[in-house]
Amino acid sequence: MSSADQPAIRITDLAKTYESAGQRKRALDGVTFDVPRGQIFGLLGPNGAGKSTLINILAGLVVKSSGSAEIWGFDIDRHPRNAKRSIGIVPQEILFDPFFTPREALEIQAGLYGVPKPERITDALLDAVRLTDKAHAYARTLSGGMKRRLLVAKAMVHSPPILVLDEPTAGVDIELRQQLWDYVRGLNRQGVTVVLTTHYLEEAEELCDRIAIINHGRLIANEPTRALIAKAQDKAVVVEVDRDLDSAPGNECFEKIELTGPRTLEIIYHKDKVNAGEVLAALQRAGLGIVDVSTRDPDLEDVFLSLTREVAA
Ligand SMILES: Nc1ncnc2c1ncn2[C@@H]1O[C@H](COP(=O)(O)OP(=O)(O)OP(=O)(O)O)[C@@H](O)[C@H]1O
Repeated sequence: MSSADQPAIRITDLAKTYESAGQRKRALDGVTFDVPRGQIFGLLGPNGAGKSTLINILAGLVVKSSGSAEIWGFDIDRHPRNAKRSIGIVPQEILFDPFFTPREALEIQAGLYGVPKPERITDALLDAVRLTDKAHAYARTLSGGMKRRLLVAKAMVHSPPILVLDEPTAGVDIELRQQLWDYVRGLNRQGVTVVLTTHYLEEAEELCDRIAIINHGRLIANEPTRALIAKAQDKAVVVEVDRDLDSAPGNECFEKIELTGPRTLEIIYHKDKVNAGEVLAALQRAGLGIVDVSTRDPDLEDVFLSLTREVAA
């Protein structure tokens, strides 16, 4: 395999169990996937799914229990320095020394990575994240958005080929979010592989070439974005019926049916297999009178449901 064909990141059977105060928590359970070079790759999952654990293993901040990970062809155990130099990580939390200016923060970070002074790109980075006019301001005087942009710049001081953003837009306003994405897209056009974690399907849908979904420490999807979104074409309908029910009636046109109240049924159906009329007709054939109907758009949870159903089938 030539290096150009190698994945940017290769994760193989990665597992992590946290142990504290006699409690064991399996945060990652045999996760395997590649992040192809040159892509914007989304790692999605609900809170607690294991995304930060995975990113922190790559960053060298959490020690894995088993399995392996390679960053730009460097195994994180055998070549930790090269692996670390190949990746820039924008953490979830904003943590700075409040007394450093953005310029100083970037210079210090470049020093930590051993970037020689003539090779530093401090001014270009400040310009890229639009902080040139704040270069000499104390970090504590920056707005939340500016701090986040500074974090992105800090992750890029050593010009890594891979940039990882961990929940970059949590608590970020729409304008800043767009600016951040413009910058990330620009980096990607210049050849930087981008990995972002999020629990927003729309965000991943807008930006990512490929999306992997992690749930309860397991990988449940890893597909080009368009293919994954097609799976989100399940529809949900909530139906109020005319009497109390003990259980939900079954029908082959329902992907899933659930009794969510004494008279309320929530039904998931594939819109390319049946339409809402057929779903309601099936309920009427089961002898139920329909009092009210409402629909809701599918969300990430529905994608999870349809994916976990597939895994179980
Ligand atoms: N240091 C730790 N000790 C014990 N359990 C932990 C530790 N860190 C994480 N966990 C647990 O491991 C699981 C995965 O957590 P992780 O932070 O990786 O999830 P996440 O997908 O990043 O979620 P979030 O989006 O909320 O950050 C959770 O159940 C969490 O409570």
